[in-house]
Amino acid sequence: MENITKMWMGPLPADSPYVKPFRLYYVQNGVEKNWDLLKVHDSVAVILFNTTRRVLIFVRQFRPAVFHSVVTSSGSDFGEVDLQKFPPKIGVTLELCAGIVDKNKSWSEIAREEVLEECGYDVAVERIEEVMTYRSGVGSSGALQVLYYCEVTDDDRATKGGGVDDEMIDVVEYTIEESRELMKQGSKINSPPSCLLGISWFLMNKAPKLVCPSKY
Ligand SMILES: O=c1ccn([C@@H]2O[C@H](COP(=O)(O)OP(=O)(O)O[C@H]3O[C@H](CO)[C@@H](O)[C@H](O)[C@H]3O)[C@@H](O)[C@H]2O)c(=O)[nH]1
Repeated sequence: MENITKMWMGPLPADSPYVKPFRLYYVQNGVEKNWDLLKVHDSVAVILFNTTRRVLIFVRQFRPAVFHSVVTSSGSDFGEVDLQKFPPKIGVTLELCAGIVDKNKSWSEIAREEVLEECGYDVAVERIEEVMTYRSGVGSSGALQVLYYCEVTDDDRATKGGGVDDEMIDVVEYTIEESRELMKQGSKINSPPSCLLGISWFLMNKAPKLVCPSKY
């Protein structure tokens, strides 16, 4: 899926549409301080549960930042990265369906579009319920993320998903038990906290009613 054949680094162009680095200065308790920041887009993420087959829907994709982190954490010089020694699959993540808020549309509409583009399910925006809003980062960006929950059926499947343009995204399904396994103590997984939060929220708030509906 990742099919990476070459990789190199370059300076960040000042007009990057995704990341704007800067230094913020402030005075706290009479002391001047500063903090190096990244302005990045806010985002949405969607916990998707297919009720026909009782599986959670995730996406897998190659994440350059994760690949870079794995290589440099091993002490290797990224400038000379050897793709034989570091196969690109080490940069593949498991995530919730998600997307950046870079359009002048409601956040739930952006979530609806991501569900269709990435996962192939065509659902009305009213079926996407808001779960919570939090900061996706607090050290370098402080960006907001809104988490949603949506139940889909096989009948809602309009396409195979996989993303738009040249995005390469795999749609994968986990049963409730397989999802619970991901959360076990000691788990080491290439997933952002939003994905793990989404699974926890689902297991806590939705799974009990699905596993034993008569109790509720
Ligand atoms: O430097 C960049 C950054 C992004 N893109 C493209 O921009 C789009 C952005 O993708 P989108 O699906 O909108 O967002 P994600 O990159 O999937 O990231 C979201 O999903 C993650 C969770 O899985 C969250 O951690 C992030 O905060 C959230 O923005 C994609 O086409 C990327 O290929 C680039 O081409 N170059």
